[in-house]
Formats: sequence, C-alpha cells, structure tokens
Amino acid sequence: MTPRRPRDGDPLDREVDEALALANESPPQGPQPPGTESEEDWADAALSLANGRPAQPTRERSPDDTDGVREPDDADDADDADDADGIGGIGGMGNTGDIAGIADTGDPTRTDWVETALDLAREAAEEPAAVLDGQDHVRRRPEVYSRSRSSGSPTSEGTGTNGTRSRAPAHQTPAPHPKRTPGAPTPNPHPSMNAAHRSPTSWPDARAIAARAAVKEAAHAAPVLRPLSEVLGQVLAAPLAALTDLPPFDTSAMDGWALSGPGPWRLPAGTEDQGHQGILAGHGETAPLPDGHAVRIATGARVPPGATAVLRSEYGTDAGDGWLHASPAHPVVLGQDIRTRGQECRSGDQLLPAGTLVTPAVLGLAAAAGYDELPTVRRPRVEVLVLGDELLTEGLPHDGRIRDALGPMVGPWLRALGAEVLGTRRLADEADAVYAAVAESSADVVVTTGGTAAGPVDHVHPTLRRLGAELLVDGVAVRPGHPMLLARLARANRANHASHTNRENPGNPGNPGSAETPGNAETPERPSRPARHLVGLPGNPLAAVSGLLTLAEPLLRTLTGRPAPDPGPAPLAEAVQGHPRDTRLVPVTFRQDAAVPLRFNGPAMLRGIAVADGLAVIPPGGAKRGTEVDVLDLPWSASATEQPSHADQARQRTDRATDGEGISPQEGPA
Ligand SMILES: Nc1nc2c(c(=O)[nH]1)N[C@H]1C(S)=C(S)[C@@H](COP(=O)(O)OP(=O)(O)OC[C@H]3O[C@@H](n4cnc5c(N)ncnc54)[C@H](O)[C@@H]3O)O[C@H]1N2
Ligand code: MOO
Repeated sequence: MTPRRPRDGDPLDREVDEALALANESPPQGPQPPGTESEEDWADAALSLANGRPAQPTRERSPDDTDGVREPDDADDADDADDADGIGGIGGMGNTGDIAGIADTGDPTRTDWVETALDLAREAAEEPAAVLDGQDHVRRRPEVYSRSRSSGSPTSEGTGTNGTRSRAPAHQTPAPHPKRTPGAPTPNPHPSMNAAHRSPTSWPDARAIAARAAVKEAAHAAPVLRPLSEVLGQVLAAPLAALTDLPPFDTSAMDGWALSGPGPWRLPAGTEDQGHQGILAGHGETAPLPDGHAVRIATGARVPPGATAVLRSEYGTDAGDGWLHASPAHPVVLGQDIRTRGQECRSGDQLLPAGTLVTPAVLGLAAAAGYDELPTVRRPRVEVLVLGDELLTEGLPHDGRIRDALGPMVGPWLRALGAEVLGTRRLADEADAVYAAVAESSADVVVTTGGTAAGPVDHVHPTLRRLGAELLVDGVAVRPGHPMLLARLARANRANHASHTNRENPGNPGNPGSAETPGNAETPERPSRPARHLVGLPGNPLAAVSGLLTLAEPLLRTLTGRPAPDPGPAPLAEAVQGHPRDTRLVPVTFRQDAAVPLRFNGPAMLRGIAVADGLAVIPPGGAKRGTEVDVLDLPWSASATEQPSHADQARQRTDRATDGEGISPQEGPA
C-alpha cells in the first residue's frame, strides 16, 4: 500500500533513506571510495555504498571470494545470518568475535558509520536478507553490498576505542544526530500538523507524552461500582480497606482437639467414638472450654473461649478412657495451631492501594475482606479501525492479498491493557470512510492500523487534518514502528462532523487544516470537554506492536489509573545491533534471567513476538552481550500483572516480613 519514496522529513533523513534504498537494490561494483574523514560524512558514505563502491575498510576476502559480492555460501555467511534484516540484527554489534573474516581496520569511528549506514540499509529493505528453506534453516540471499567491521565499534557501550561517543542508557533521549547542531532544541514534543517537516519524537519522550496525554480525561472519569464477578482485569479506583478482621474470629488451623491448659485433658463424656465430630467450621460460638479439658475441633472451626492451643489429631491419643494425651514428641506450645482473630488484618486496614490491577487473587482477597462490589476505574472505551484494501479476514493469501493479522491481535491486546474494546472495524482505503469512522466514533481512544505513512492511500494524516486534530506525537525514533502517531481529537459530535465531510483536500498534505492554522480547512473544534485520542499504529505487524507498547500502553495506563510498570533491566544474552539514531525494540525471551534476543524480529513479522516474554529496549548504537537493557513486559507476562512495580512489591514484602505477618510462629508448618 505504501510505495517507497523519500518521506517528508529532514533532508538528511531523505538523503540517507534514498541511499539506503539504493543500497538494497544495487550490487556493489567498482573501486572502493576513499575513506571519509568524519562522522559528518556518514550519509555520503552510505551514498557511496549505495552507488556500488564499498567504503573502506572492506571485509577481508577469502581466497575463493573474487567478486566482492556476498554469496549465500560465503565463508562468513553462516555466522552472519542472524544479522539479516528481519532475522535478527543480533549477535555482532561491537563483537568481532561473532563475525568471521572481518578485518580490523583501525578506524572505528569511520567503520561505525559505515556499519550503521549498512544497518539502516538492511532495515530499510522490505525483504529480510535471510530466508527460510523448507527445513526451517536460515539461508542467506545474496547480499547486495559488502560490509566491514572493526573491533571496538564506538556504537557499543562506552566510548569504544576513540572515546568520542558513549551509548545512551535505556530510557534516555538518544544522542543527537551528528548532523544536528549541538545544543539545538530537541524535537518539539507537540509538533504542529503544519510543520514544514516532522521530526520524530524520541522513544522515551513519546512514551512520556502518551502517558501525560490523557491525564485530564482520567481525572474526569468517575469510578464505577461493579460486582466482583465483573471486575477481573480492571483497576481499583480506591484503596481496598478491610471491612472485617481477618480471620474474623480465632480459628483452628488443624483438625484435632482444642485444649485448655496443660494435659492430659479430659474429653467430654461420650466422645470416645472417633466418629464424634466436635466443633465444626461454620458453627456459632460454643460453650467455654474449662481448664484441663479438650474437645474435638475441625480446621476452620471457631476456637471455643478458654482454649489455649489446638493439638493436631496425629499428635494426640484418645485411649478411650476419657483422657487425651499429647505425643511426647510433640509437646504442646501455647497458642499452637490457632489462627488468632485479626492476624491478617484488622477492620479498616488498607489491603491494597488504588491502582491495583484486579487479579483473581485480588477478587479472593476482596471477598474475604467483605466486599460484594468493587470501585474500579472506568475502562476507557476503545475502537479499532483496521485499514487496508489488501486484507483478508479468512482463508489463505491470494492475488496479492494477505490475511489481516492486526484485527485479531490489537483488540485483545488493548483489552489486556485494560480497555473496553467496543469493536474492531475493517475499513476500505477510502478517505471518506476513514474520516467518517474516526469522526463518528464514540470511543475514548480510536486505534487505527495501517495508513500512517505517506502513500497515496494512507489516510490517517489527512483524516486528522480534516478533524483539526492536535498531533501530540508524529513519528517516533524507534524501529520498528517509526511512523506511529498520537493525536488529540475533539469529542465526536455528529452534527459538527457531518458539516466537515467533503471539505478536505487529501491530495495536498502541505495544505492541512490544523488546530494551529485554521483557515485552510474548517475551524477546529477546541475541546471544552474531555478529548478523545487516536493512536495510529503502522501497518507492519511488529511495527504495530511497537506502537501498542510505545503509545497505547502509556495512554491506557493513565486512563485506567495503573501505575507505571517497572521495565526491569535484564542482561542481554547476545549482542544486538542498534539503529544509529533510533531506539530498537527487539522481542526477547528469558533464559536464566538473561534476555535472549529472538530472530524473526523484522517489522512485518510476528514470529518472534509470538514466543517472546517481552521487548528489549536497545538504545541507539546497539548493545553488547551482557549489557543490562530494559525489557518491556507484554500485558500477559506474569510480571505485567503485578501491581504496583516489582520494586514496590519487594519493598512491601519486606515491610510485611518485618511487621511479623505471614504464618504465625504458633501455627507452625502445615
Ligand atoms: N516512503 C516511505 N515509505 C514507508 C516508510 C517511510 O518512512 N517512507 N516507512 C515504512 C514503515 S517503517 C512502515 S511501518 C510502513 C507504515 O505504513 P502504514 O502505516 O501506512 O501501513 P500500510 O502501508 O498500510 O501497511 C504497511 C505494511 O503492512 C501491511 N499491513 C497493513 N495492515 C495489516 C494488517 N492488518 N495485517 C497484516 N499486515 C498489514 C501492509 O500490507 C503493508 O505490507 O510504511 C513503510 N513505508
Ligand atoms: O519498520 Mo516500520 O518501522 O515497520 O515501522
């Protein structure tokens, strides 16, 4: 749907993109160009490469490699397979040991920029540079460029060998592009729809903007009181305070006898029969137990007044003579196996903070603590609009058409993030259809898929212009997913929007109607009531996942009242190549606490994310093996359902332990 053409953007981006597009299409030929002198020349280096002249230094060629073109069976191909676009970009960054046959050039800065240009080239390629054969073995398709590598790439953590650059830690704004003026302002986080060009927002900034975008709307949303059976997966709108002591009365922790004082103990007359049930759970208060007496009791039964301990049935002997004896191996300790009233909480104690995700365990605790209903944050209502004429909803791909992978995925993903999904609609690639669907949606958040780029049938931007939307994020410096966007829209108002219909000029993106410049289009509605938001996810499926985690997750987190997750750093099991300027999100799985990057991580692929535990945040420039990187949880991964953050939980666990809570020492191990 989106033709490859230079995007509107800063001239450097265009230059590089053009070079990279060429690099993927032109086999290298001819002599090598002279080495470039500085990082400033990196785009030129990319262009040189694109024009078929491998930049200095070159890969050391094996004796049988005479053509300079990498063939599938070139000596280093096997080791390099993971680096192929879409199949990894993993396992080589700054680690010459991973790459056989690469010369050490002694000019790391120079080589780095060549390297990064080549990485960009691979990333820009529509097809992965490796393919699967029928046996699921990765084979390399012939490369169209030669590459070089040096030891100590300066894109790696630290300063490399020349001390000129250091890797930005995760969650920090990436280092400015070398061609940007040092000290120049960072990209406007609220770029105008009319801006001459759109600078991508840094990935951490994009997440922060998305988290702040709906603060007002979240504050306006009144909590909803709902029965326990309906609130699983929602978020507590108020702290959960105990409505009762827990346990509400002194309770026997074991089946056995309630005792009073030291033994032996006299049993009630007529209880020699072992079938006698004694005090059962669920019974009201019983008569006081006199000193020196015992009575049979069941687990969970109310301990009679005067009882000083419970003796487990296996630790006592009823000889049938009316006396109970404790086994000498198990002397009775005062209070043993009695759960005292209020051991877990006193009425009024705060059990859980507002913002807690309602899990099955929370439902259980709430019920135990006396709740029939819970106050929860109103779930934001979300509508998913899937754009793309090429999409099929069933059967096998045919005639250039493919299955819609996002329709079945995005709604459930948003639901897992706490949204109420009103529905998923598939729309034709028609400007008016997209406009009408967005304009008339009653959802708090409209999530579109596809159509975010600048192709002839990419209708998201034109629709936002027609609606006078405010673009909060318009492109993010993240791979995949960089065309993602976040906009603020006025509330749907059918009468108002009807008057807008047919007034746009979708073919003229330079003539938009915008909140900032009314005049070319309708005067935008300025929201006097809570706004709604639109998240535009790119059409490439993994790029859409990137948009879900970058923009939808923080936006919905605010709207659902959840605390920010703790991404939890993990060491990388393998080096991961980075993008020179953008953050990369790479599916990973955990093995022995290390994040193992998964292959099949290309923008159009879901095979990696389908088996992933999370997405590793690879800072611009890449990350070496062993580097601690943040890993974003997927909404269904175990830690994502823990609320609040891991760190807070650990702190709370410590607090509880030091409060002496947990299993009472008297109760002993079960
Ligand atoms: N000239 C440029 N072209 C493109 C750029 C760019 O910077 N300059 N960026 C590329 C990137 S990166 C992405 S991502 C896509 C984003 O494009 P759109 O959001 O407009 O998405 P589409 O063009 O509609 O689709 C892209 C791709 O994804 C497939 N797709 C779309 N929807 C689905 C779906 N529901 N299920 C499965 N696959 C889907 C679609 O068929 C295309 O192959 O733009 C690039 N172009
Ligand atoms: O690679 Mo695009 O970044 O697929 O979003």
